[in-house]
Amino acid sequence: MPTHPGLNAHLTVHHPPTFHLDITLKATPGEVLALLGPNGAGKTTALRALAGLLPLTTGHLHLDGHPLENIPPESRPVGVVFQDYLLFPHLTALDNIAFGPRCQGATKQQSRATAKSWLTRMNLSAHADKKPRHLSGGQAQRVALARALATNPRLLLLDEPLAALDARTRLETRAQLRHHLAEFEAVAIIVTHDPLDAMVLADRLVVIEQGRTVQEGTPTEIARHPRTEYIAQLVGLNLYRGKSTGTEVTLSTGQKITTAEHLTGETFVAFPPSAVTLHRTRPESSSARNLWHCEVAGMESHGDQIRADLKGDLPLTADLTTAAAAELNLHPGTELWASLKATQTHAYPA
Ligand SMILES: Nc1ncnc2c1ncn2[C@@H]1O[C@H](COP(=O)(O)OP(=O)(O)OP(=O)(O)O)[C@@H](O)[C@H]1O
Repeated sequence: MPTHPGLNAHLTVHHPPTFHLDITLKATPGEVLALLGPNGAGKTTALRALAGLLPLTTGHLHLDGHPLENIPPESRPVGVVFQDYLLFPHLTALDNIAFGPRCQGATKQQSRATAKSWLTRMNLSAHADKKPRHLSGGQAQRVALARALATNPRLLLLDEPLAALDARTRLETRAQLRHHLAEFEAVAIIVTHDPLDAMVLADRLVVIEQGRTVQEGTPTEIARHPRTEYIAQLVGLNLYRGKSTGTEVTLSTGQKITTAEHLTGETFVAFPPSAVTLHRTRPESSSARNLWHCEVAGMESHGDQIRADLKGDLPLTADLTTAAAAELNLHPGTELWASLKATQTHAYPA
């Protein structure tokens, strides 16, 4: 057992002219971390730095107590599953998986035996002799995962592991990947911009925006207490920041939101779009403590729900059924009143 098991990294990478990545990543063996962030946040840069494909500008990268900075990528105990899998096209599934152990010095026979056992674990035995072009997307993904795992990595990196799959295969492959990650004993890091992949697959999320970590925590913590607009949108919440006195939060625009929690000082207030009730005329007898005048800026349908983007006193999104939207005769430009009960808000210190 190493004295400092797991990952301990401070990664800084400068991409001229203006991009700086500066993040700290720590994870214990068995932990699955998701690096989540919008396009251009620096996720791929972080992954490439961890794999050794990109040098650190400064910082450190320790795995199980050993510095990796000066170790070339092929000699690092790191397995990578690339977004497009990068399987060797001329090799069979079995030989793709056997390649890693063979490079590590195992005999041809040993490497093939290791590959066979991975094919069995991945439920791919029937496809051992197929070349990558004859595999389905989900099968290719599992071969790529097996190829990375067959080298016994101490750090497994997955770059958008489900992005290349269609919706149906994705669901099934996500469940299988979750199962394999649960069995994996070392550190796994998934890079994704899909919040669902991150929430389902990871124990802990590290959210990156513009090269910096903006929030870190379990999926539940992040979903309950988003701290940036990007994260709030990911988890489908309206989010505001302001100053609390008691149960009233005053935003920088002067708007006020009444909450149920009593707080003092800088505060976030979040509420789900489904908590908002829309009215065509100002409700006279509503028990809701919050009432805002607004106008429909845009509409989008989500299954049998309509999500309305509202501008006005307070920019917000509201969900309503298609029937309710028809009854209110909603269309861009419609003027409305939006009400919200204080008990439907969630306030927490900023
Ligand atoms: N080789 C490079 N040279 C210069 N700039 C780069 C290089 N690679 C990436 N960048 C810049 O660094 C920033 C971060 O890019 P990166 O690909 O790491 O983001 P990302 O979070 O993975 O985004 P995406 O989700 O779009 O893949 C971007 O502004 C990008 O333009």
